[in-house]
Amino acid sequence: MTSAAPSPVTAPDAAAVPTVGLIGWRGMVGSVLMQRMAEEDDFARIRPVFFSTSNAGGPAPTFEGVPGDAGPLQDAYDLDVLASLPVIVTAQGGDYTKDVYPRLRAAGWDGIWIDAASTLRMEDTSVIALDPVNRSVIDAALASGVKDFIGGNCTVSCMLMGLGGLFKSGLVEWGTAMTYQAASGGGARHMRELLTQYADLGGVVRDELADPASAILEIDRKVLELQRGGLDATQFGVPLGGSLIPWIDSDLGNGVSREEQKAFDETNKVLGLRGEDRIAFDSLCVRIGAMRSHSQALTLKLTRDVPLDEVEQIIAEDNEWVRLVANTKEASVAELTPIAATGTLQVPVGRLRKLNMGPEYLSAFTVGDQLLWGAAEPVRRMLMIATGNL
Ligand SMILES: NC(=O)C1=CN([C@@H]2O[C@H](COP(=O)(O)OP(=O)(O)OC[C@H]3O[C@@H](n4cnc5c(N)ncnc54)[C@H](OP(=O)(O)O)[C@@H]3O)[C@@H](O)[C@H]2O)C=CC1
Ligand SMILES: N[C@@H](CC(=O)OP(=O)(O)O)C(=O)O
Repeated sequence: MTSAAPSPVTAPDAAAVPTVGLIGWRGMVGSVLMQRMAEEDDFARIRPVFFSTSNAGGPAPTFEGVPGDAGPLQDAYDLDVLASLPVIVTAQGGDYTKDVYPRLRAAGWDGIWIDAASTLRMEDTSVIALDPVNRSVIDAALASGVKDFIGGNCTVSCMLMGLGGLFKSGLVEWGTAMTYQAASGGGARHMRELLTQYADLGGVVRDELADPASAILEIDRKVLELQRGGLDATQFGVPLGGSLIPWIDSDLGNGVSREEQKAFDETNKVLGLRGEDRIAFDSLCVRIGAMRSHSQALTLKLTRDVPLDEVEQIIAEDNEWVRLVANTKEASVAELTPIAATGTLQVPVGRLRKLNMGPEYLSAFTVGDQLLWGAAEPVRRMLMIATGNL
């Protein structure tokens, strides 16, 4: 404990609402989480205790609805303070989870741990929380004493928010997702790097662009020269601006990226499917130059020939955030893009049509804000469920 002020954990009215430790609140995912909690008035339903790995003793943040007596910042490595809390929410990152979580459990802490990081996702003792899709799995887990609830991989969560209806209806025999993932999946510095690359690329041909008579091949040559030699690509490792990166996360050594492995593992875990019951689902994950919404093109083999209007109805009725987009050029280019989806909780699903391969083969395209449904929102909602508020 680093502060001299009374601990908010032990404040007199702490029993009135559940006390919740918030770690990672100023990071990119954490900031979106705080924003959503303020918007939903969640701070009136819990008593927040803010932690820091770098500024313990500093002032607590003042988000809308946070009580004035919330501070000072607690030390995120102080196991005694952490262990006094019934619920901990962290968006601090996998390294923090790997360090603190096992020591906290080893010390006997049996509170609820809600985490945005992937570290504990595939543990037998955890549930991947995406309640519009798997509320029954979450409720059964809570009833049986499960204590670890982990937000899913952003691509998987956004895909299931869009197409979960078909999966839950048992209509998907197998599926593939070709993804178009935004820079934000790497973190804030990756977003900055992408924009810097775009700025540098524009800058190197500024004069030529200003002259409508300049030769496009000369513009192209100068851009390529910069892409191949002069762009800062410290974060992504290779240039992304004006290009793409056909590999996300680590190399598992068998031709599969870790991001692609998550598509199979996590999709089935969210749906509560195990062993033989698991759906064959695979993907090819690609980073593109979008800012914070992930898109994906899916091919689904249905278990039977379901008429397209029925398919649309099943998708549309699955949850209140999914939004069907008509399979027309006009609607698709306006409503089915990262620009349209970013900053909203809506998950547009479009390009729905039967493929030439046969009436059981369906194509779909979906987009989701990977910081909202892809990261912060499932965690926020899990906190509300765990504290009896949802
Ligand atoms: N980025 C993504 O798209 C997704 C990320 N996740 C997971 O969420 C976790 C957190 O990711 P992300 O939010 O991107 O991580 P960030 O790097 O943005 O934030 C993590 C921590 O870094 C510290 N920090 C240091 N400098 C700064 C700064 N200048 N501004 C803000 N924070 C700073 C903060 O800790 P402190 O205040 O203690 O110093 C903060 O909580 C990761 O485990 C990631 O896997 C999950 C889904 C998607
Ligand atoms: N891997 C994702 C972002 C992410 O953080 O995923 P996960 O939470 O599964 O580690 C991306 O790069 O787009």
